[in-house]
Amino acid sequence: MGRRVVALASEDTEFQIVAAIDHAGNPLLGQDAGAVAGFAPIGVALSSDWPEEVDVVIDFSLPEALNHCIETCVEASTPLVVATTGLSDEQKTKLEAAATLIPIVWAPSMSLAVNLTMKLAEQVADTLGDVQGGLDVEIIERHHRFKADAPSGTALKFGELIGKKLSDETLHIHGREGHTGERTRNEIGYHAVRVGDNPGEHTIVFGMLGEKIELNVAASNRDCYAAGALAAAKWLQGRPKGLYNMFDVLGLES
Ligand SMILES: NC(=O)C1=CN([C@@H]2O[C@H](COP(=O)(O)OP(=O)(O)OC[C@H]3O[C@@H](n4cnc5c(N)ncnc54)[C@H](OP(=O)(O)O)[C@@H]3O)[C@@H](O)[C@H]2O)C=CC1
Ligand SMILES: O=C(O)C1=N[C@H](C(=O)O)C[C@H](O)C1
Repeated sequence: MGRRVVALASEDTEFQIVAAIDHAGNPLLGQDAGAVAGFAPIGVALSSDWPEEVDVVIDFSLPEALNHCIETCVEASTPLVVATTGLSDEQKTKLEAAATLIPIVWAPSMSLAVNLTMKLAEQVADTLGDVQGGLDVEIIERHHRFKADAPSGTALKFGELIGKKLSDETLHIHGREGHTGERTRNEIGYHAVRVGDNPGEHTIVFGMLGEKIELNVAASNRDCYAAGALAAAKWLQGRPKGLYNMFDVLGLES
């Protein structure tokens, strides 16, 4: 994702890339970030050193890299966009605490289409929650074979939003195997598929007795996430401290 963020930001005159950060052990350190991203050099070397002063930081990394990023941004009062998924509860708390000091956009998907589909899913759940015969919700996500976390942060967010509309006692069930018995009415099932270079696809199945609805949202490439993160970075400029999400950035009611 870092490569795509560098690629799109370098084509946007509103951005000046001042740093491209990776960990100290990365073999590409010292190489030009534009060249690493696959095009012309931009005069910024990939580095593990954080710059002194920046207007915004965009984080697509690993949960274990995020703590240092949060601490550095708080120390320098730098607005932060967090796209990394697979965070622990402790890290979510850390992020919330940091947002009392700096403005942060945090979202498991920066994609416009995904965030709009989340709103549609909420609407479906709201409308069908009490449907005659009951509503079964299953979330199937597909991603590339390199993905480190499962299910995706986006799938979990879909489940959280839908669960809130359905009941206070929604159970979140990850996969099924063996003699599972009949499906309970208050569960949401998650299924994580890992195949090839899939840039991300989510299908939300709302099953009833007699009919079903499926919401499907799929990326053709990863630029929807990079573009969303850059939009969030622009939106953060001049914002007061606080924890924001992509619904806020996109003007979709939270
Ligand atoms: N919110 C959204 O819209 C999206 C979120 N994501 C999430 O973003 C994250 C990154 O995804 P992706 O780019 O595919 O993953 P990659 O594994 O390709 O990239 C992660 C990068 O972080 C680097 N890294 C590791 N440790 C550190 C560190 N301590 N400091 C700085 N950088 C470090 C890795 O280096 P090295 O390879 O050398 O370990 C690697 O270059 C994932 O959590 C993914 O789920 C992805 C797409 C969209
Ligand atoms: O790792 C990815 O690729 C993606 N991760 C995010 C997630 O976990 O939801 C967003 C997107 O689906 C791509």
